[in-house]
Amino acid sequence: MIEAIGLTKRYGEKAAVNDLSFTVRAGQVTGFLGPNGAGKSTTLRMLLGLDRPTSGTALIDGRPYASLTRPLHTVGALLDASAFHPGRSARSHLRAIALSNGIGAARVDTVLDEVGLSSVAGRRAGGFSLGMKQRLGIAAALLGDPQLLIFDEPVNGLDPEGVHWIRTLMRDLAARGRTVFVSSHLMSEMQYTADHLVIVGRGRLIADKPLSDLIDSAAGTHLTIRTLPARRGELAAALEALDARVETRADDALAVRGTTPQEAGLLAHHRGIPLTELSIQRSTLEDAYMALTDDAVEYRAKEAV
Ligand SMILES: Nc1ncnc2c1ncn2[C@@H]1O[C@H](COP(=O)(O)OP(=O)(O)OP(=O)(O)O)[C@@H](O)[C@H]1O
Repeated sequence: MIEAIGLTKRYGEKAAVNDLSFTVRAGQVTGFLGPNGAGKSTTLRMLLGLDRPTSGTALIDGRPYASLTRPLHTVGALLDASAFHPGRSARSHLRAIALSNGIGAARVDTVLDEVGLSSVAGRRAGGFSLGMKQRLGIAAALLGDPQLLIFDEPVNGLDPEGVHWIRTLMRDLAARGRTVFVSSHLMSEMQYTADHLVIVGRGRLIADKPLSDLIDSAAGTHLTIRTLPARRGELAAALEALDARVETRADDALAVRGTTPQEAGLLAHHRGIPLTELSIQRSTLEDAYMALTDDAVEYRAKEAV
């Protein structure tokens, strides 16, 4: 389990992270989302003991990172994919980390294989493509076979094959009961990977909920209901009597908010009103995210007038 409790980080007057509290649970992928500058990297750095909170607490398995006895066996992290000596080979880079953490050389070959770098393990890592560097960073995170994994923007700059690979890896890790916490500024990316989302804006918590709840609660989600023209007014009035909000669209369908398909379907059935369509129009995740983070975007290109 990963926990932030009232986590705050100030740089002078500016609060990069402001009283942030959330919990990341095992067996699922939790996306950590927010616009650029929202405080995601700063939060991850505090969780990993690389930055000291101004106030509040960051816990890994109930303890501050600094007090973990075998950190690499507890939590693996990918923060900066180019954090290695460019002259070293992938294998010697991983062996150095393994050695200083009491991990055997055989494990290095296992993780190289797991991330698909076995065939280039002897090559200078400085000459690696961005995708290969990301894989090497992930191999380092997996070395200690940790229960918790933290990835900061792991798909940035990757080609579609690399993106697909990382998504699959994260889903597999979660399916094996691991805790996976992954940051991104792209909602569209998280919709394929995350089960749960922690969303931040300007250093503050905006939402902490399952992905499906987030879509369902988005303002754009509504029912489209069609009936015979002669019964439309009666159906609209009956739905309104249930406190649903009903609009008649230009194509004569009813756009209905504030009720469920079950409720609307049963109501029509009890009144003997035939329905020719009853469907849910879900807002996209992108819509939900944009609506939530609208006020929280710090640096935005001026809209064209
Ligand atoms: N060392 C620092 N000194 C001063 N300000 C900083 C420092 N590190 C981060 N900040 C500021 O804190 C805020 C949060 O930055 P952070 O990098 O955590 O955001 P982020 O959500 O990870 O953004 P991105 O998606 O762009 O990586 C930003 O406004 C940033 O300029």
